[in-house]
Amino acid sequence: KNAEAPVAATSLYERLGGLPAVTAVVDQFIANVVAETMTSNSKLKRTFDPLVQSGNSYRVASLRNHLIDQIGQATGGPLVYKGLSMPAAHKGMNISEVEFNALVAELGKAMTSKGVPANQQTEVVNILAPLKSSIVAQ
Ligand code: HEM
Repeated sequence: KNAEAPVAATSLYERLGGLPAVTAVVDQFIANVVAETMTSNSKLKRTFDPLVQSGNSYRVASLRNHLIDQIGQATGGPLVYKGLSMPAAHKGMNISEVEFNALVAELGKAMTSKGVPANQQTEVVNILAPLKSSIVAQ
């Protein structure tokens, strides 16, 4: 191998562990969100109960698959997000900053429980944080 050849930077997607890791995190995240809606003083019940209680498992599966694609794409993987824009996906929900932060906290817990190192968690959150203004108060 040519010592002068530039080494391609390893994407966050690859460092996370690729599709198996992203899938494991998203599945844990969905489970965490559903569990959070069942706690007292839940911050996510208002927005997620309609989805969870609809009995429409297709909607939950669809959200899961969209999230895998979105995170997979945003972290530099080959996945392509084909869902709604963030304003369209959250239109009419009037999501608050408190609710946004509660959801990101559940993602953090999911990443911790799936063994994602803190520095990579920060990278993921830094990618998602700029979406806040297109999700909150839509
Ligand atoms: C960075 C933060 C977020 C990301 C990346 C995200 C991503 C998504 C995606 C990809 C969808 C599916 C879009 C589609 O069906 O085409 C969605 C839908 C949804 N999101 Fe978010 N979201 C975020 C924040 C939030 C927050 C803070 C809440 C509520 C507290 C929320 C609640 C929902 C709900 C209830 C749905 C609708 C599911 C349905 O009815 O089918 N999201 N989101």
